[in-house]
Amino acid sequence: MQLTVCGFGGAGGRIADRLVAADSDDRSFVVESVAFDTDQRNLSALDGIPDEQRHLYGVIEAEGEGVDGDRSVGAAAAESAATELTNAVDDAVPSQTEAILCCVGLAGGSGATALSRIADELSRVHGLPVYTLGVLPDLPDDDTEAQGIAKNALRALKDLSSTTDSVLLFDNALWTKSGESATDPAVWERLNDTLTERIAALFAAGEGDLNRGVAEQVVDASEVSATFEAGGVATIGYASQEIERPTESRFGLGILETEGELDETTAIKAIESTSRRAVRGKLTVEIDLDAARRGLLIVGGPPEWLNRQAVADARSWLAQETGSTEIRGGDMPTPDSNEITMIALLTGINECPRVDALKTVADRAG
Ligand SMILES: Nc1nc2c(ncn2[C@@H]2O[C@H](COP(=O)(O)OP(=O)(O)OP(=O)(O)O)[C@@H](O)[C@H]2O)c(=O)[nH]1
Repeated sequence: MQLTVCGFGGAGGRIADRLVAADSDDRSFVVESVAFDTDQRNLSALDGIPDEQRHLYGVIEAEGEGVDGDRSVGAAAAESAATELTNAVDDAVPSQTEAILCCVGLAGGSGATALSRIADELSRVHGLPVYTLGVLPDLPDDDTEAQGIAKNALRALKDLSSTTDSVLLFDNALWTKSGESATDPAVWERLNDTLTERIAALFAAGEGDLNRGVAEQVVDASEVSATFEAGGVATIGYASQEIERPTESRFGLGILETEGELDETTAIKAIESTSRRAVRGKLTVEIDLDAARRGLLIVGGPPEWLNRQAVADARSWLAQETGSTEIRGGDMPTPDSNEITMIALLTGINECPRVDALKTVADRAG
């Protein structure tokens, strides 16, 4: 799917920047990128987003140094720069864009308020789906601070659930190891790698020449957008498994090795176990599987390993686990790779335990 990727605020800009870096010539999915922040230091540290696409706004309100989690100052900055922000995205959206992906840290004061301010306008002007990629915060030990952060995130989630087409969540708390702090830039880097690996795999799946003529059911952008059309919260599961491609040596000397015949059972088992690990392993945000109304399962690997029956069985299994009748599927052929990959996108989720936990903390503030 061809995306214009927008980063809002510190986390959003860094994640958008990592997505640009993850974009490969073989399967390019980023057509354009743009970043907005009230903090000049964040914009200057970006690498892949071109200089002319990095926009500092709210200089009067934030003095170029961010708003330190204060949503009312962030909202004032976004309000006074609303036209400038909308025009900057308008200029950045080329005609081949199929969706606008907006990355943001939900607990911040700048990014989430700016995106909420212009999201409606973006979808109205471009007639394209607008997806939020939102980061849920890890909470500090200090209760008062934690309450403020939880409240910010919930407010942003509420706003963006109504102004954008779907909110794909990534939970910092779930992916932070014990003893690590989710305010440590080194930890952010690792979290952003984990997140972008999954996002890039999803949106790059149907792109590029590698797909042509090799797979029967190559996933395309319409499958991805139909899955997101369920709205609500979305989450991604991902797993990969190394495979040993059978080889035969001609003349029995091991000198001329050629591809041998693949045992069907081996391929079936690889698809079965990878799909189970993708869905039952750590998702970007944890959910009860039966809360998902739609799903998309994308199987990657060498074409001869993408066993039709096994792929169909994996979809039926996911339909059973979720209780959903709307599980789509598709292939992502990777002729030269030595692994099977599985991406599970689950959407239309209205119940999420982590969001409930944030509500409990926010409610303590009264
Ligand atoms: N995963 C991840 N989380 C981040 C990153 N940077 C910040 N966060 C978290 O995201 C939340 C929002 O932070 P920022 O994105 O810096 O906030 P902002 O929108 O720039 O707003 P202000 O800093 O208030 O001006 C916080 O809970 C951070 O802990 C990042 O690079 N990756």
